[in-house]
Amino acid sequence: MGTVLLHRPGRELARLTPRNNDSLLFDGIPWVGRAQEEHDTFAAALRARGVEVLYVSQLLAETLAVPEARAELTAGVVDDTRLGDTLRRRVADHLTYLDPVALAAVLIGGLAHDELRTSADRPGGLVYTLMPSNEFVIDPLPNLLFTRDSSVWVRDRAAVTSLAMPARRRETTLTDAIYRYHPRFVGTRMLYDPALEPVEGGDVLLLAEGVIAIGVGERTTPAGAERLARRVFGAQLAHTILVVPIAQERATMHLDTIVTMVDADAVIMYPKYAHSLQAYTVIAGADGEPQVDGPAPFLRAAADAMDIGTLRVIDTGLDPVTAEREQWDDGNNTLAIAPRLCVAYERNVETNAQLERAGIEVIRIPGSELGSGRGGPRCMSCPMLREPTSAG
Ligand SMILES: NC(=[NH2+])NCCC[C@H](N)C(=O)O
Repeated sequence: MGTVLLHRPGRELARLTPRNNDSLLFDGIPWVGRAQEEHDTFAAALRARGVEVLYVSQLLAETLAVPEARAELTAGVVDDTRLGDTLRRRVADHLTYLDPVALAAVLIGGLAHDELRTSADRPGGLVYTLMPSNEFVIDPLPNLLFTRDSSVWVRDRAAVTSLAMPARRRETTLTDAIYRYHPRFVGTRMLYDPALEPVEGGDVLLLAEGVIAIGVGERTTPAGAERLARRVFGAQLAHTILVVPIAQERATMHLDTIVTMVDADAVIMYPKYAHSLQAYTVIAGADGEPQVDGPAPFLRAAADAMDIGTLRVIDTGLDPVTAEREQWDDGNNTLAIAPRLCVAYERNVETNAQLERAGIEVIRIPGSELGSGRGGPRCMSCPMLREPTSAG
């Protein structure tokens, strides 16, 4: 793995309260300082293995130095019907005075009611006056931590996804701007965009060269999977796409919460679903139309598409109760950085032991605070395949 995009959590996590954590998709109130330490350990583990780590905040600040990007992203947040004209003008004016680093911090961390100064000659109007002081003029993005979901790279193409949950939608305006305006990524060919049907990166697994699995459930819709299949086939990036229906539940919000690759022919997988999961095999028909076949058992369909005899399955946990606990705590959400080498949360003791028994090396990281957002090492990373733009 060459380069990975991470987001070190910051002020946006400090916005979480028992009142808003559900709608902001967190199951608890993380201790921010400890979450940052855990995240730093994660980044250090990747660097120690030769992975280049890029941070969203830094790329975003550099992107905001480009005037068009700044104008577009600022317009994106003020163009919110909740604000009304007076408050919109006031917010736009407030943002004008921020340098790129401070503006990036607001776009990610949000702007609370009390952080906006108003006065007789800088009025907030009716909307600001009636807004409870614990509300946000600009919503924070605590789930930006899970960089996997807002973009996916397939070879040298970046797919900026279309996020299903209102609390996350604005994440993609940031990733999209980074890819289109940051000097390192200018010229990147784009595969998907946020105006299209819902697709989230946690549902997209690259099983092998030319073979992609797409989970459809709480987040990615069948229409999203079909659209991505069209785009992928159109760009000749894969020959087979496996569309995998998953339960529409919080515990299985993305396909990567129940199965991830740990070797060229092995997955770690939640046993409760391992043998019941089905897949529809989609290939490009002669007329370019996606052609659908199946369903067939996922493991069979995957092995066939990958052209291997069997896809080996390593089970989560030991017994059903441990497996259920460790699946919930992202035991399956490992990040493979090389064949038979993955990063996993240390707390999933039994699942990690299973991986090691199967010959997979496990780099353990702490994640008790990070995990309160329901995401593990895979969700917290977006591998970027593109080399720095060279002339031409
Ligand atoms: N690829 C993943 N499994 N991402 C996990 C995302 C967790 C996030 N709190 C959400 O609910 O959207």
